[in-house]
Amino acid sequence: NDPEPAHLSFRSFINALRDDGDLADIEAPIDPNLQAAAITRLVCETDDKAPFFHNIIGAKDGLWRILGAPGGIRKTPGHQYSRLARHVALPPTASLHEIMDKMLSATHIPPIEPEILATGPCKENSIEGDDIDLWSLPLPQIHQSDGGKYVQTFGVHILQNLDGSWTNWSISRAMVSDKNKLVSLAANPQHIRLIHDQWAKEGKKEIPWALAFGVPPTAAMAASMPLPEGVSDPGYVGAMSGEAMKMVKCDTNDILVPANSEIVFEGTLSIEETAKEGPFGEMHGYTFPGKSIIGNVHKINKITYRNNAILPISSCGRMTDETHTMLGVLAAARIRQVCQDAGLPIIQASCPWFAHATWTVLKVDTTKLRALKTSGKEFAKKVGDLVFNVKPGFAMHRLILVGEDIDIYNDKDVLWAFTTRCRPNLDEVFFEEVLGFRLIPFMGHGNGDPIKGGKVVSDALLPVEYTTGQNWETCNFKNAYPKSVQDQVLKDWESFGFAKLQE
Ligand SMILES: Cc1cc2c3c(c1C)C(C)(C)C[C@@H](O)N3c1c(nc(O)[nH]c1=O)N2C[C@H](O)[C@H](O)[C@H](O)COP(=O)(O)O
Ligand SMILES: [K+]
Repeated sequence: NDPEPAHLSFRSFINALRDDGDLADIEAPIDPNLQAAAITRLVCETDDKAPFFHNIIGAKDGLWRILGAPGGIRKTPGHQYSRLARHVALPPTASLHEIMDKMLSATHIPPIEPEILATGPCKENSIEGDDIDLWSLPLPQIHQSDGGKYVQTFGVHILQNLDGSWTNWSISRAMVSDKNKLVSLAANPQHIRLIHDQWAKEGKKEIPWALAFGVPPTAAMAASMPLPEGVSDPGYVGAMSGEAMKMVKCDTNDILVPANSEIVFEGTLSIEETAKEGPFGEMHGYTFPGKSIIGNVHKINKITYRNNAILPISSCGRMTDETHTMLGVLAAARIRQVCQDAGLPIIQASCPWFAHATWTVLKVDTTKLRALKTSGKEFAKKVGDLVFNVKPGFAMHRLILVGEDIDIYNDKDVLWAFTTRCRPNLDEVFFEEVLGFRLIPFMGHGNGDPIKGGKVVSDALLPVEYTTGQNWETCNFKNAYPKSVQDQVLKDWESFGFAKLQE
């Protein structure tokens, strides 16, 4: 057991899940080829406990056990987001808004730089150079039609810009392409691509790189979040958790990795060497068999790992997995921040699972909105011009604007507002010149330009909300009856034979 708390140690995090009754310890022998990911996939589709596979067939010398669905949600009322909450030292009852607030909490405070230790648990074992043979490891096959073994679905890529002034952490998929090589997807505008191109412009051939699996959960959350360019993740996470991240230096390069990482791949990201990458069952719920693209090659020079190391995996696809609860939610969090930094009256942002991280819902402070003396068309255009031209908005293709009476973390509320307050076309502003997200099937496999346009701001604020404020009474139990009548109904409810009401 680690001395650090759950948000700063992957093993403590797993123990916290077990204490929450949110972990399934599986001792039965499990095949890393499809079986582990299939169990994880069904966990994601039924909001069940995180599966911890202690007995992976083919595991040897401590490589490896597998934890699935690290960022999944639960069906336990009031505890739906406890797995995410444990990532950021919040109580298991935390709301999505509180989790997003916590992830944004270091936006305008100085970083706390990491503490560099001489060694750490991630150095307990190692494999070097020619002894590295990824094919001999129990590599997970996540989906049957994936183009390869995606060993990397929840590790953190670590790279620095040329002068080392910026350390970037990010999660992006990578599959094994050779005994000591991975090939990854990191397209524009992701920071891996930006840093890669910076080094390429200087004529460099390769970039020092590390991929750390089973990092402190707060680090995994930051890696999944589109922080501003130049903001180093280690310092940001330090500021967020109020203490310096404990790091160690890689043995074969100067990259720093979390000292208690489960597994570390040390090596280089090639500037020129590419390989076929994909297909991969992705966040929108589709695999297009046989369709591969070109990815960047990472060469592994050394692997270091803890005793009985644990490989985290994300079996992504249809809702709900880490590509919705972390990728989507944290992009929405940053979109809220970007709007607020630009002085727009946006008070909350959400990324509803059913939209598979292609929608962001923005709750507007309509009192401030009315002071702007603006129109729906004008405001929607202003929001879209901002959000669709910054990195956090890259993956989002629809923004929905709603007023204060909507709980944007409640799907029924969002759909009620969208379907009844936004007149198709007239209340929508379309954006065809902005960067589009190829991975969404209507883009990459659709009718138009796969990487440009296809975005919209849907204004689900009625005109009256721009001028004098809501002028309707919501026709539901809570708003269409006097309190005295509601109280009487609730008092009699169960005695009349109706089921106990959920809070
Ligand atoms: C949490 C999480 C995030 C991502 C991914 C996954 C998970 C679990 C995979 C399961 C591996 C699926 C894959 O689609 N994936 C992924 C990805 N971004 C990419 O460019 N490429 C990817 O293959 N992100 C999103 C990025 O992590 C965020 O956009 C982050 O903001 C990037 O960091 P930065 O460039 O903003 O610094
Ligand atoms: K990041």
